[in-house]
Amino acid sequence: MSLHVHASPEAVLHSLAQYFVTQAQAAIADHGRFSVALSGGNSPRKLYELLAATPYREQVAWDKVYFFFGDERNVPATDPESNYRMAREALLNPLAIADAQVFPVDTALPPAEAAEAYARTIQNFFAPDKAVFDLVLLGLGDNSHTASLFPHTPVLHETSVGAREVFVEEKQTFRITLTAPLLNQAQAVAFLVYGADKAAAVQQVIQGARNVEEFPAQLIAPAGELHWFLDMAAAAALLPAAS
Ligand SMILES: O=C1O[C@H](COP(=O)(O)O)[C@@H](O)[C@H](O)[C@H]1O
Repeated sequence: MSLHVHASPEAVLHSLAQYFVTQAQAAIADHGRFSVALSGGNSPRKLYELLAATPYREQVAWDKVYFFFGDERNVPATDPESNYRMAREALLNPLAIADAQVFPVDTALPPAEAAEAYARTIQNFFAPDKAVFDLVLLGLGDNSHTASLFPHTPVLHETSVGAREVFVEEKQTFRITLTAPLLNQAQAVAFLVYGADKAAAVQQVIQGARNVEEFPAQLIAPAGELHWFLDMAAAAALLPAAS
C-alpha cells in the first residue's frame, strides 16, 4: 500500500490526476485501452473537473478510455444524487466522451435487476472471467463505507465477482455496488479522501483491527496496487508507522 499525503485538498487532487494520467498512458501503451471504475459522491467532482482541464486533458487519449461506475444511487440519471450525472457534468461532457465508452448502471430497472444487468455488462466488456479494471477510484464515507459497501449490509459477505443491490438503512434507499471481489481484481485501486471529517475513518480502515462489518473499506485489498491519496486533515489521526 502507498500513502500519498499532501498539504491541501488541491495538492491531493493534482497528485491523483497525475497518477490517473500515468496509469492511463501505461494501460493504453500496453493493451490499447484504459478501463476505469469511477467513484461517486462529492469528493471526486473536483478531480474530474481537473482531468477535463489543461494540462491533464491533453495528456490522455480519451477515445481509448472506458468508464464504469463503482456504485450508483437508485435514482434516475437526471437526479442530483446520481453518480453518473455528476461524472457526466464534470468529466464526460467536457471531454466529449462518446456514449459507447460509458457504461452507466441502468437505474430504470429494479435494483436487483440493475445489479445483475451491470455485472453482465462488465463481463461482456472484458474477456470471460477476466473483469480486471485498469483503475478503480474509490472514496470513503465518514462511516468507513466505500463504493456502496455500507457497514452491516449483506453485500459485505458477497463472494461473487459482480454487482449487487444494497439497501442502505440510514438513507432508506437502495444502491447498486460492485462487489469487493470484483473491485479487488483491479490492476490498481486509488482512494481519494480529504477533510477532517474523514480522519477517524481513514485511521480505522488503514490501521484499525480488522472489522469489515464496521469498516467496510477494509475489504479493499486489490491484486494490484493500492494507493491512498489524502490531505493532511484526513491523514491527521494516522499513527506513525512502527519502525
Ligand atoms: O455515497 C458515496 O460515498 C462515497 C464517499 O463519498 P464522499 O461524498 O464522502 O466523497 C463514494 O465513494 C461513493 O461512490 C458514493 O456513492
